[in-house]
Amino acid sequence: MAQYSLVSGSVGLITLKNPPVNALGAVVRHGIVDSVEKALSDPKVKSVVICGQNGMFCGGADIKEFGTDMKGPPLIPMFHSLEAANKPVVAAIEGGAFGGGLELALGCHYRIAHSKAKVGLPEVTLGLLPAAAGSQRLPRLIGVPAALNLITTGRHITAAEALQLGLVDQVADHNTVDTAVKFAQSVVGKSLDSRRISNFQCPPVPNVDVLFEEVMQKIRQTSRGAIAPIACVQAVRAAATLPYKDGLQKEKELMATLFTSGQARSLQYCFFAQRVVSRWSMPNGASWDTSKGRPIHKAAVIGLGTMGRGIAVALAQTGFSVVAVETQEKQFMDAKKAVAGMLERGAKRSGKVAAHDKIIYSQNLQAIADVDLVIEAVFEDMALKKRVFRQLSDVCKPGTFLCTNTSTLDIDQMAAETRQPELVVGMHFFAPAHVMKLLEVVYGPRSSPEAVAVAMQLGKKMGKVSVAVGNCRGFVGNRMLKPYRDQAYFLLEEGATPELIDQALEEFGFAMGAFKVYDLSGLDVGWKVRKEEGLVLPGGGSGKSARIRQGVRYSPLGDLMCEEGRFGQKTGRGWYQYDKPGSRDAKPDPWVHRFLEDYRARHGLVARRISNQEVLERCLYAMINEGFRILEDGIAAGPEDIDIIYVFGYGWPRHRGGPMFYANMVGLPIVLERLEHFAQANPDVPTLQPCNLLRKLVASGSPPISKWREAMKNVHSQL
Ligand SMILES: CCCCCCCCCCCCCC(=O)CC(=O)SCCNC(=O)CCNC(=O)[C@H](O)C(C)(C)COP(=O)(O)OP(=O)(O)OC[C@H]1O[C@@H](n2cnc3c(N)ncnc32)[C@H](O)[C@@H]1OP(=O)(O)O
Ligand SMILES: NC(=O)C1=CN([C@@H]2O[C@H](COP(=O)(O)OP(=O)(O)OC[C@H]3O[C@@H](n4cnc5c(N)ncnc54)[C@H](O)[C@@H]3O)[C@@H](O)[C@H]2O)C=CC1
Repeated sequence: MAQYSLVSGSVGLITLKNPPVNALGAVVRHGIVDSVEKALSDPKVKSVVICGQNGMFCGGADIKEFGTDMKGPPLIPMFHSLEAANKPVVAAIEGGAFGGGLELALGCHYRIAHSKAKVGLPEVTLGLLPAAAGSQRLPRLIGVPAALNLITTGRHITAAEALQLGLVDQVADHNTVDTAVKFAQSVVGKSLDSRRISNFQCPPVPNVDVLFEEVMQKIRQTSRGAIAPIACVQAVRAAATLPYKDGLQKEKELMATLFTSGQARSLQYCFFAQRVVSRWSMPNGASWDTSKGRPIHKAAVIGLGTMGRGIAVALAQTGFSVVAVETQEKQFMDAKKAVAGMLERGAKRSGKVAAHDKIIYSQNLQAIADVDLVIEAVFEDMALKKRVFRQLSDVCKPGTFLCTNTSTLDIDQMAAETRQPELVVGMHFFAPAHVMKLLEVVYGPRSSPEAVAVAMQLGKKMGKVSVAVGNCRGFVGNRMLKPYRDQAYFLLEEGATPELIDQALEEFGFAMGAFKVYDLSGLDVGWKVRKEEGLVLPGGGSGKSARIRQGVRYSPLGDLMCEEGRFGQKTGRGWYQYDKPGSRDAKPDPWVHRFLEDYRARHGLVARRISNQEVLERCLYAMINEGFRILEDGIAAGPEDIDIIYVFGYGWPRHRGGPMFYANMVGLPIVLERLEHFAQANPDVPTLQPCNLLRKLVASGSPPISKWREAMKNVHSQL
């Protein structure tokens, strides 16, 4: 609702009330229309102030209404009537004004923001554009380049930046509403003509065509197939080149396309999924609202290789005291230098002081005796990890949380080496750990809810999107990656090239195709793991068994590449060629094409034409099938957990919502039918056999993804 009151004898105060963010749902919109009418028709009222309750101006349109019939007053005429009012209207912005909330403020004659408030037009992140005239008013107020930046990125800016841009008129350090009321009184009687933004001419831009062409090109390169950023540019172009009324019409047309697009649905799903996963639960019923964490002041990182360095930086930048331990002399010296550089670069970007003094380096485990939490990041070797966990348990004070950054290994085996196994959890960061947003928090059968709560809260403090998952080989993300990668290799055997597969995946929207990722992370990493698993045979093996391991189809292609010393970017040669070792510019390599032809000839394989569609279906449906298995096994609590892991950790295009949401969009019966087809053609690939949960969901009428958790409960009880 919106509450109306008369304050200071002459100011009509309209307070938006719709907790938690005062979103502009139908009831609020009705309330605003009624309140404005009251204020404008009351002769005692000389000016109007609009604010939000509980220190929050307005979080924008109510996103939950988007899938409904959206009854209630529309926003655009409401904002026009505010702007047209013959009494000054002032927005008092506390907390934040986002999307429709900022568009409401742009309809007012003046804007006053609290110094800690933030404002922005984040519609693009929801697959939309600011279609309550925001795309037309903002460029008229702050100029085209600044508006383009805000609208195409959706970034939230501080009150100080908003003031500098001319987006707000004044910044208040305290009591914004009182300040706004006094301000509203002070401007009574002043002409409002110059305050109605829709009447403004857009500040002229030299070479407007060139500017828009450049911006559009950049957006096309970076948006990975997302349509909203492009529509945002088109809308701002309309503001820059057309009269307001025509621009508004263009805004409406563009919005109509976006609003009904699958991309908007996917992005809005991601918005809510991110919030759903923060309300974690464990199969034993423990959950975020019943489990308390404990404050962490000092943490240790063990092993300062690729991951340990990033984790130490991320902890220090968050303000924790860190003891960083590395046993090998050279690594110790290299790590100190590398961490210092990372801190310096981070400080330069953020404008903060580099947190060098937060980190103490040591080569001795005794230095961590008084820490509250440890994150182990030594080599991926169970025997070593067990030894380290025994030592940690001996050295650390009782009650210290012991976490491992393992990417695949069994948390429970490490916990078994300690005196307090309930305090052991996985904290699986992604490389580079100080940059990547995802954190998988892995609970073993003995991990306590308190330990999970601590890891989840720590992740949140570090700015990570944390997802709690169960303990199995590869957890959620890496477990699902295996069938995807297997299919990519099988497709090479059947006639594809790395370029063809990568192009299909990149056109779909992945940041990088499977083979570019291999080259980036190093082909030798997987080779080492496969050797340990006994899968690697010299020369890839021969005869019939060469492409079978442990009874299932296996491609030795990756092993053969490693035998050639082709480890990817680091050696300048991998699935692509690079100008020099370490270079990132991947070029197709005729050697690889010949290598594949020889391999096929050796194994009697006849290359066939492979379509992009087949690449996507084989790679993605195999991955999705594993996702259903993960749900069936209770490793992830719901599809949202899997989707958020893929969007934030594996470069899955956000505008496609994550693998499970994508399956829901494609249609579960189609996914099932294609998997059945591929499974029949590849009986030696068990990961293509549709899993029970998928079959049961289809048999029960393919409920929408929002109903899967409920449906899963029934399926679980029958399995
Ligand atoms: C034929 C078709 C014709 C088509 C024509 C259609 C025309 C339609 C015209 C519509 C024009 C509308 C234009 C417009 O106004 C567009 C918008 O405004 S879109 C919304 C833009 N706003 C945002 O993107 C802000 C989203 N929110 C946030 O970023 C954060 O929540 C915020 C920074 C505000 C606060 O962060 P924090 O304190 O961390 O809280 P949480 O994020 O955890 O949120 C708390 C709680 O609130 C829920 N929530 C937040 N914002 C909204 C919202 N805008 N609507 C609904 N609900 C919201 C959030 O989900 C949390 O609740 P949970 O229960 O935990 O999920
Ligand atoms: N590299 C990656 O992309 C990712 C790796 N991980 C996991 O993180 C862990 C570490 O991986 P990386 O950083 O890549 O390995 P790395 O090989 O770069 O670094 C490991 C470091 O641990 C040190 N070390 C070994 N034993 C030690 C001990 N007893 N005490 C102190 N230091 C010791 C080594 O000297 C080395 O510097 C592994 O479990 C890995 O699976 C997780 C996510 C991503």
